Amino acid sequence: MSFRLPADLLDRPTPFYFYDLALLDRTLTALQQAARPRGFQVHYALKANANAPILDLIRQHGLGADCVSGGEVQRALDAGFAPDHVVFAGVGKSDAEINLALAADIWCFNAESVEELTVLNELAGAQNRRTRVALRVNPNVDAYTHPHITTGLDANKFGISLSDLGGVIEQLENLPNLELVGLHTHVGSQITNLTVFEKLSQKLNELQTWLEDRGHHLPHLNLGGGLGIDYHQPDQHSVPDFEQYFRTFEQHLQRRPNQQVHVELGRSIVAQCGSLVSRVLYVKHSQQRRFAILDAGMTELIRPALYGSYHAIQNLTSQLPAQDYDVVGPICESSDTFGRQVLLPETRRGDLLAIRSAGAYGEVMSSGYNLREKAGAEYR
Ligand SMILES: Cc1ncc(COP(=O)(O)O)c(C=O)c1O
Ligand SMILES: N[C@@H](CCCC[NH3+])C(=O)O
Repeated sequence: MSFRLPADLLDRPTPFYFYDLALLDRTLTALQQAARPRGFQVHYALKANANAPILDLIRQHGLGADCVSGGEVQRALDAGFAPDHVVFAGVGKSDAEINLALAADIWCFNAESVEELTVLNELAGAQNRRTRVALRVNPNVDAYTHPHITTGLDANKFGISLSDLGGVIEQLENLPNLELVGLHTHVGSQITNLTVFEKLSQKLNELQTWLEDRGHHLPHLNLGGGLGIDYHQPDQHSVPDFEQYFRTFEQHLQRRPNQQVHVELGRSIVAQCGSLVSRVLYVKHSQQRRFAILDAGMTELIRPALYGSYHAIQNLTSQLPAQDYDVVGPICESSDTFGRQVLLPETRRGDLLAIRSAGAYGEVMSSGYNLREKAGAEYR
């Protein structure tokens, strides 16, 4: 692995997140080079990482913002995203969050139930507005990813089931403050099997034909399902294969003339540019194991504890022969483990370790459990 920390950060207090903005810039360039000529518009999912310098660069590359809370809508607006490039998704939007987004006149609400549409209609009316909605349908397409991050199966809480769609569209006729502009789907995150996007396209083709037979022509489609990244080889695959991703939709989705197609990506844009940098507090030997105990824990990066996720780990300061370690944090939980039997150069107290591919769902999911202070961030 080839990640190197700038020399002036070697003595910085740890733990902290390090973000490589040059890599983010290259990733965004590759993304837009693949998306733009094919006429796809990308909304960045702020839930992956909402730090100001990151949002700034993403906005400069011309992406819109995909938000799932009032806080994210506000953050996107504060970061300079134009309201007509902001969408608000989420299965449980509160009245206060809806009111905030209505007042900002964002582009679109991705609505997930009749119950939500009814409230949205009332709140829009109270503000004397008519607002745009896309219906999030649950396409029942398996994303072949971790069960905790699958979103588009019948068993998941998200979206309107296909069998209910006709009824929901009929009910929209009684909701005069809402304008139906599109369909939204999302099937899961960290998708590496591209046949998932092929199947999603086929489902949408059928759905569009079905809707058109009933007189509904939708100017917008929003295709969710997050492209996965290579957690095992972050340096060999630092920029995801966006060409292949968009080519799959290009080949399989039957787009209507002048129809706008959005995708909403988070992880594939920001994951590889971030590393969690931590110092080794102790190397402890038990009967069976050798533990490298870090000053970062599940409070800074919860993915391994929550999903059993793999993150590559690199010792930045030792060149000694390799040994294996269980790399753990200081939190009072046994799941506070970044990796078991990780091969590292001989590791000692004071060494710096980088936990790689942590730019997405790392810092944003951190917590203050055990009354821990929030880790800082550095950008280069
Ligand atoms: C509705 C929705 N949009 C966008 C995303 C971002 O996905 P990803 O980070 O996988 O690109 C997610 C996460 O799964 C999501 O649930
Ligand atoms: N937080 C998850 C992904 C969930 C994406 C949002 N639906 C992860 O770290 O992989």
